[in-house]
Amino acid sequence: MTDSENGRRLHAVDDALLRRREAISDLGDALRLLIEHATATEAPTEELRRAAERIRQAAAPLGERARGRHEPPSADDMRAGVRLYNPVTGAGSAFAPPLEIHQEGEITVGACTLGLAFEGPPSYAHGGVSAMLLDQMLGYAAGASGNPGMTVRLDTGYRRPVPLLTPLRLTAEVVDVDGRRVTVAGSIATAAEPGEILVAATGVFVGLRAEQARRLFGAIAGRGEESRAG
Ligand SMILES: CCCCCCCC(=O)SCCNC(=O)CCNC(=O)[C@H](O)C(C)(C)COP(=O)(O)OP(=O)(O)OC[C@H]1O[C@@H](n2cnc3c(N)ncnc32)[C@H](O)[C@@H]1OP(=O)(O)O
Repeated sequence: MTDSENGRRLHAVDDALLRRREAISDLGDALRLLIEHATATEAPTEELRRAAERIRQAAAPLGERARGRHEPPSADDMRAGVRLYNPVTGAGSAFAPPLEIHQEGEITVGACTLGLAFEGPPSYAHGGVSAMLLDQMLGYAAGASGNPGMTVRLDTGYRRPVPLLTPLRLTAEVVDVDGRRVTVAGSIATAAEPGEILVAATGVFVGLRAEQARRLFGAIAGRGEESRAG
């Protein structure tokens, strides 16, 4: 194959991957809309039954070619951190708010708005949802500092309830690196009042030894290589 043929082939693969990622995000948007409407709806009972039937019909073809637990999504790129179905940040996840995260110098900054599907106390977020957002934020900050690891501890202090349907601002910052152990602190506030901390968390993340990474993720890493090569 000539260089230009090879270049065209790689380009076509990239285009196909980009189109697939766009389609996954589009499906994610539709599913999140569905969940939000299904949570908020006061439509007549018969409409709920009709909707359930139509949703089962729409789901069936998606289940015909499904991956297993150890098979990464073909559109993901683990090494580049592209995880389309991450339950917190994934554009393709029906469940994710999704939380948008970026780095501002040493500080990790996140933004999202939680819909009614995330309700715990009436009109406020479920405490487990706040912990989930913070776990992701703190883990991202650990990785961004060059010290990726798994959560071994997450201490969460709930100072004020987190309002639903309100833009939120989250922050996280590494406070200590001690060998394989990284300590990260973070918080949730509203975007309108970023100084008023609603939930504060401190997490400890532990970097995996090579042998641990192989034991926990070896099967998945192998399959990722195969699917990229193929
Ligand atoms: C961008 C991506 C963001 C992702 C964010 C989301 C991250 C996650 O949610 S990860 C999923 C949840 N976490 C898990 O499932 C992890 C489960 N835990 C484990 O598998 C193991 O604990 C593992 C493999 C991480 C570490 O095991 P192991 O190497 O045996 O740990 P161990 O030797 O006991 O401890 C290592 C160090 O951490 C410390 N440590 C361990 N547990 C804790 C704890 N609960 N609190 C404080 N320190 C701890 C130890 O004291 C030790 O420190 P030192 O080296 O100074 O003595």
